[in-house]
Amino acid sequence: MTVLELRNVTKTYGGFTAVDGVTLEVEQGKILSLLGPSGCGKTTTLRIIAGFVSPDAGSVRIGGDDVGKLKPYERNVGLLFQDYALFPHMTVSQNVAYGMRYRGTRAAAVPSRVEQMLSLVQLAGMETRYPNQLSGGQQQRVALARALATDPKVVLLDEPLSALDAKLRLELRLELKEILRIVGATTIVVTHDQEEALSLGDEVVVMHAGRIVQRGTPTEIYRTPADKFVAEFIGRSNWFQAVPGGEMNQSLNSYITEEGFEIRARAAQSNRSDAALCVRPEHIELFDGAAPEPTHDPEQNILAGMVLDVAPLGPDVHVVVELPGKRRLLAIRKNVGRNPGVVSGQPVRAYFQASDVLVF
Ligand SMILES: Nc1ncnc2c1ncn2[C@@H]1O[C@H](COP(=O)(O)OP(=O)(O)OP(=O)(O)O)[C@@H](O)[C@H]1O
Repeated sequence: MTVLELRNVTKTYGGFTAVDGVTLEVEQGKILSLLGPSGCGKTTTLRIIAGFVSPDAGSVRIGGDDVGKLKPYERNVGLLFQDYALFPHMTVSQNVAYGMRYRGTRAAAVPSRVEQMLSLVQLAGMETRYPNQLSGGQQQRVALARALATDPKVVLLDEPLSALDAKLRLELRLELKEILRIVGATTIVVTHDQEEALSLGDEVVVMHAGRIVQRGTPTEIYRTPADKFVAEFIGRSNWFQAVPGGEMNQSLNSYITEEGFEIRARAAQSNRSDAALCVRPEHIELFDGAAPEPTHDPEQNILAGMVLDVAPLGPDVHVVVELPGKRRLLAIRKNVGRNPGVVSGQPVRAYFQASDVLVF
């Protein structure tokens, strides 16, 4: 069942279009991440749903009803916004109870609901504290409890974890996901943090210049990006500018890069005279460049170079390979075993499959 529906929503400021014909549906109980670079219109979209910004055109429906004429507090949405802080003069309990006053919750039902919410966010026992007596993470949990207390049809989260340090952010991310699942909240979360968007969302919507450029599961967005923008924006990649060098057999195509390398891609031949080839660093395998070269598999690309840098970054090792023409290639391998054959200054061969080359 569709709970939230945006149809052709547009918002301009002066001559600038911040949100450009956004159409979006969110199903009951699903978490949708809105992801995109700064200024792409994420927050404006969220504010339009919440009722803080009125669109120039288009409609917003919540639970099937057009909410265009309703005030924010009449919309049955739960908000956790960056700048929507706790009330400093109210206790934890009062903060959580705040929204219920406007939503017609019976006064007698409020204390038990507050208790239920605080136990959900693991803050039972902190009812009488004031926000300045809480850590940043605890404050965000209270804000989440406040957002969920009215049992809203839609929950809107804008950069909910951005104020926290990296470790806490990760912990709270898992907790947030679990809590949203427990209450079955239909949620839109706005973040500019890719990892957060990909880990929280059942689906991810990528925005660029006010428009939706792709919607898909986190895996679809990463593995089959709709265009060059999405491929560049999500994850790391190595890019080659190339011209088609001919079809080898059905859907195995050869390209010649501007540096003169031949790269084969198992993808539809680009009609354009120039193509952008993308290879994710985790798809590149590295082998000792001094060892004899094995028989060449037509599905495999091999580029020979020198290891320029080896950086062990916790679970991963980032290896920069310098190819002829000073062209650099990033390969990421797991930080396990002894990583034979990868030593700075030594010759190396980089392998990647034709099926792992994306063509735009
Ligand atoms: N009240 C306003 N007046 C004029 N321009 C605005 C206003 N609000 C937003 N904009 C502009 O609209 C564009 C989209 O802003 P928005 O806040 O939605 O982006 P965002 O994707 O959330 O970015 P960020 O990740 O930086 O928060 C930006 O270029 C912004 O400057």
